Parts: sequence; C-alpha cells; structure tokens
Amino acid sequence: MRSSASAASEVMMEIEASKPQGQGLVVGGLSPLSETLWKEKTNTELVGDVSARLTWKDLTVMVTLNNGDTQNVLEALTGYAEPGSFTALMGPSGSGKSTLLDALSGRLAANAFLSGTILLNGRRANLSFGTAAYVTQDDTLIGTLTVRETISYSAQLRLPDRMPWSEKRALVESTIIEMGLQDCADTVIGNWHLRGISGGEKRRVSIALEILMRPRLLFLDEPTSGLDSASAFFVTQTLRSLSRDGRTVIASIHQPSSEVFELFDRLYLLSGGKTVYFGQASEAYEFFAQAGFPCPSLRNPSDHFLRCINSDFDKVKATLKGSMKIRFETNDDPLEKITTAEAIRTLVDSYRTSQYCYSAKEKVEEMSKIKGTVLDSGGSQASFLMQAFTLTKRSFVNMSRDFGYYWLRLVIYIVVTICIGTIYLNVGTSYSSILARGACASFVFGFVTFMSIGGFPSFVEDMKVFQRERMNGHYGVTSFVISNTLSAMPFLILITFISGTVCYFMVRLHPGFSHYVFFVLCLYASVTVVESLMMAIASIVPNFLMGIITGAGIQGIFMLVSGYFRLPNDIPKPVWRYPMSYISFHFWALQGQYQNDLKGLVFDNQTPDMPKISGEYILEYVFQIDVNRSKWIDLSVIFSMIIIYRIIFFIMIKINEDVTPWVRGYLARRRMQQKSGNQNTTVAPYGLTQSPSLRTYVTGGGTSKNNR
Ligand SMILES: Nc1ncnc2c1ncn2[C@@H]1O[C@H](COP(=O)(O)OP(=O)(O)OP(=O)(O)O)[C@@H](O)[C@H]1O
Repeated sequence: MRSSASAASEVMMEIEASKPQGQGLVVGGLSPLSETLWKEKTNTELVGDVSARLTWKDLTVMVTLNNGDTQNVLEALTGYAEPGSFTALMGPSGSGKSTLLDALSGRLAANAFLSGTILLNGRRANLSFGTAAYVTQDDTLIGTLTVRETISYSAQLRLPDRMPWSEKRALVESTIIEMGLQDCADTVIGNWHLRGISGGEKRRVSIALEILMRPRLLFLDEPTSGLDSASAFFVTQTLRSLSRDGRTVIASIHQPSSEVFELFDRLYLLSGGKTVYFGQASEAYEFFAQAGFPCPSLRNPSDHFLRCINSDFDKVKATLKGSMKIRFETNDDPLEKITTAEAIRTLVDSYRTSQYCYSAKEKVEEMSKIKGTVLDSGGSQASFLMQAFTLTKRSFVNMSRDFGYYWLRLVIYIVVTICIGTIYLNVGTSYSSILARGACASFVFGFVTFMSIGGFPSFVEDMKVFQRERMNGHYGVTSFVISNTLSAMPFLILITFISGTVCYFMVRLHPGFSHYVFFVLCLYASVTVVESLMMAIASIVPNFLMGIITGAGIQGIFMLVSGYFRLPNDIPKPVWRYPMSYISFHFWALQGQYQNDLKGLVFDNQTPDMPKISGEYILEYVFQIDVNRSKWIDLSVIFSMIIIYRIIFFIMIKINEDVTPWVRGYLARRRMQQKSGNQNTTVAPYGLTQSPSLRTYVTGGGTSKNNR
C-alpha cells in the first residue's frame, strides 16, 4: 500500500508537470493550477457574472438583554463590498465587528433583530448555507484527523461526484500549499489527548476549508487573531490574492500591523456600533487628520485609529490616575486634551458630513439599482449518497482514533461487567437468586447503559463541527444523522457484544443461544437509545455540562419508573405509570429481559418443605410482568425508540433552522414597527434567518437538494 506521503509527492509532481510554462504555484493566493482545475472540473466560471456585490444600508441590529431591555449593537451602518476588493472591519473590542459580519451573512443570534437593507447583486438574499463562506473565530475541527485528511474529506463532501479523485486530490494539495500548510499536512489537528498543530496552523486550516470551494463571497471573523506577525501577514496576503481573483472578501481584523494594514483595500472602522470611517484604507490617514486627529509620526496608523476610538482608554486613564497617582505628560497629541468618548463623537460627526460618507451612500445607491445574478447556494455539489458515505467514513475514522469516544468506554464496560459477573457469579436457581437476577438485570439495563453518557463530550465536539459545516452549506442534516448512526454501530456492537457476553456467561443467565442473543441485542438497543437520547438533547442543549446533567436527570427518572425500584402496578398511575414508564426504555428492557431470563426456569431451595416456584409465576406475581406480550415486542419498542430519538434530533435542528428564525422575524418586525412607529422600516427576514427555505423566497432560487 502506498504511503500518504508518497501519494502526496506524486500529486505534487503531477501539479508541477501540469503547470503552464512560466507560471508557478502562487503561495499566498489562489494558484493558477487550482483555478484552472476548478473551472474545468466544475464548469464554474469564477469571475464575471457570478461576482458578489454586497451593499448594506441603514443597517441596525438591536439585541434583547436578559432583563428585557434592548440595546442597539449596530446603528444605521451603510457600506458596500465589491468583487476584487478586500474590506477590513476594524474597531475596538465590542465595537460590533462580529455582529456586522453575522448580520451580513445571516447568522445573527436568536436575540438579535435586524433592520435595514442588505442586498447581494441588487437583490435580497439569504447568505447562509453556502451562498457565502464564513470562517468563524473558533477553529472547530476534528482533532484526530491530519490537515490533509481534513481538507480531503471536505473536498469529497463538497466537490461534484463526477470530478475524478485524482483531481480532487490535486485541488486539496494546491489549497494546502496556498495556505502554507505543507509542513504540517500530515500532522493531526490535535485534541485533549493528541498533541497537534499550532493555533496559527489551525486558523489556516479553517480558512483552507472555506477557500477550497472558491466562494464568491468570503467572510472571516478575525482570521489573524492569535497569529504571529509573519503568519498574520501570510494569511492577509492570501485573502487579498483571493479577492484579486474577482471575489469579495470581508474580514474583521483586530490589531493589524502596518504591513497587514497596507494590504486592505477598504476599511470599515466601527466604534460603539457606529461608523467612524468607511472608505479606501489608504485615505483613512487623511480623514483622521482632517477631523483633527493626525497620526503622529512613528506611530502605526492602525494603532492610531484604534487608539482614537477605543473608549476603554478613558477608563484605563482614570484608573491609573486615581489609584497610582500617575500624571500624564501633556504634549501635542489631541487625545491628551480630550476624552476618547469626545474624540469618537467628533470622528463620527466628521464622517457623517464628510465626502467619504456621501460617496459611500452614492455608491450604495448605484450598486443597489443594478440587478445582477442571483447567487444560489455555493455549498456542496456532491450527491447526497457521497456526502453520507464520506461523513460515515470520516466519523468512523474519528471514533476509532479518539480514545475517549468508544475505546475508553469499552474498557470501562468490560471492567464493570466483570465486576457484575463476579458479584452475581453463577447465580443459580435458588429462591435468593430470584431477587439477584432481577437486580442484575436492573443494574445492567440501568447503570451500565447509563455509562454511555460518557460519550457526550465527544458528540458535542462533533456537533460543533456539524454546525459549522452545516451553516456553510457543506451537507444536510439527514446525511449527518445517517452517518452518525452508521459509524457508531460497529463500536456499539463491539462494546455490547463483549460486555454482554462477559456478563451473561459469568452470571450464567438463562441457558440457550436465543436467550443470550436477546440479552446482547437488548443491551445494544438500550445503549443505542441512550446515544440517540443524548443526540436529541445535544440539539436542544449544546453545552456539554448542561447536556450531561439533563441526560442524567432524564435517565434517572426513566430508571425510577422501570418497574424495579417500584413494581409496575404500584407506580402511581398519573404521570409516572402513564405515560412515563412507557416512555422509559428501561421499562421495556426490563420487561423483555425478565421474561427472557425467568420464563422456563424453576426455582427450588432443595428442601422438601419448600415448594418449587416456576419462572412464569414469579414474572406474573412478583415482578408484575405482562407475560402475554412477547419479549421480542419489548425489544422492537426499544429499537423504535432509537428511530424516534433520531427523528426528534432531526426535527429539532429543522425547527432551529426554519421555524425559530421565522418566529423571530415576525416578532422583530412587530417590535421594530412599535419602536419606530414607522411602518416603512424594513426588517429584513434574510438577515434574521438561517433558513434554506427562506432562501427560496428571497432569491427565487431553489433549495439545494443536498441540504435536506
Ligand atoms: N446576541 C447578543 N446579545 C447580547 N449582546 C450582544 C449580542 N451580540 C453582540 N452583543 C454585544 O454587542 C457588542 C458588540 O459585540 P461584537 O461581538 O459584535 O463585538 P466585536 O467588535 O466583534 O468584539 P470582539 O473584537 O471582542 O470580538 C458587545 O458589547 C456584545 O456584548
């Protein structure tokens, strides 16, 4: 078998061989090779009529706070981003950079309401789910995969099926080179037990994943944060080169060095949600000078701009003056004479009446009038089957490499079942074994299945990757649910088969192969139900600590009404018996296993004065089991619960994506109209939603078939 390194070097040789004369691979930009490959293999033109012209006018974002108050995070912002340009959003922490990016890309939080107009190519458009690529601040990647594997799986998930694998591989390799990841291409990303690539490299992997599909519109939230100056320059240069290929690139940048600042085409400077400056980055220097805040010599211009508009400096100065009795030297710097809050007011007012503001508004009007191409989903072009297959494979590889996902659980399960086996060793058929058998089954289907909750943190990590990829339109919910179910199956079968066998034969439960198979199947079904239950919980409570507490609480209640801690007929009828005990999978597992174990056995204390007791009698009169119902029906109920919980997971995600934004949109419209009293205020549904179905409404385009 060829090693991945040799395969990679072959690909690189292919790349070298296919290079046009005199044209090298461009490091820090889209290589001619990948550009050509992309156009040839996907029949997609990258520039021209599919370019993305984005405008936003009077964009206001209001958030509702926990105490019911509202706060304007962005106030009446107007601006635009053109193809072939790189726009940087800058401002102090909390100025609204991320919120502006979120508003433009249709990713606002549930409590945020948007008003104003956002147009893409002169039309309203929902930019989520792949129409625009978005690189978030957090690098949510699968820790057990190498850089090359991460990008390769992403290519398989999104590139068209008809594109041969060798060409997909070539695209992957060229993307690795574009992002300067050659040296760490075969290193794992890293997780809690695997030492992986550096933070800067993770950032570059996240960007590589999004530029792989050559999106026409690219949003990046702080792509250079946490990078050293060389890496930050490299990343920014790459983004600039991407924009030069006719793409529209908008990125929020925290504290750029002067070299990085020089790479910006346009600068959007924000403070407290207001526009301080929007225009050519190179002209910002002049604007600040005109407004009375010239940049002192020997100061980095971007540092100066941020210094002028960061009101935290007022607090810092006041604290220093008060507590440390520091006296600030007065010099010619205007910022020493006035507070930063006053400087911000002056700059905001200056901008409002400046030629920069007028020309921006004019340009927005002009761009809004031109109705360009409707950009449909730039998301996945792979078929549903290819997505499901790739996701299953990726998930299986991850599960097999992540020690905490299943291997640790396997070890614990074996240890615990050996303990059970030792305690109930060769339980027999004496009178005392009746209670022992009941307790043993209750422990196995109660506590042993409960331990499956331990996989929740790993699943939450998977969910984060899913959410990032889903929001960027890489694949749909169905593919994720199917892949998760299939990839987990071999591990769950292995865990339950080994631990079930250890337990069954050490305890010597009911002899007979079919009894043993039932026990193992019931254990498998119960453990899978717990997994599915936790999956459904994760779709509602994505925080892993809260998820574990919720899952533990639900299972505790299920155990209580399972018929062991209180006999079925004694469980209070309202709520606990009907419906709780029937919803509890423990109840069905115990009903089935008691029958499986006791039916056909005879209990005898080997003393002449004590009668023999049949298992049927105990089932009916001691454990109060419905003996007329087949144990296989009990088992099928547990299997149906697996499907039900997976459907709940699917529905919850769909509700979050489709229904919640619709409700929020409706509430926002009412709230904004009430607040402003102006019926003409446009509350843009596209800005509030992440719904693929609303995309159909706003763009007239269809929902991608792969986003099912
Ligand atoms: N959904 C929300 N609910 C409540 N407050 C919010 C919400 N979104 C943003 N804010 C508030 O709005 C302000 C701007 O936040 P935002 O994250 O956009 O700033 P930022 O400029 O990106 O900051 P940073 O550089 O630190 O990431 C902050 O004060 C933040 O607390």
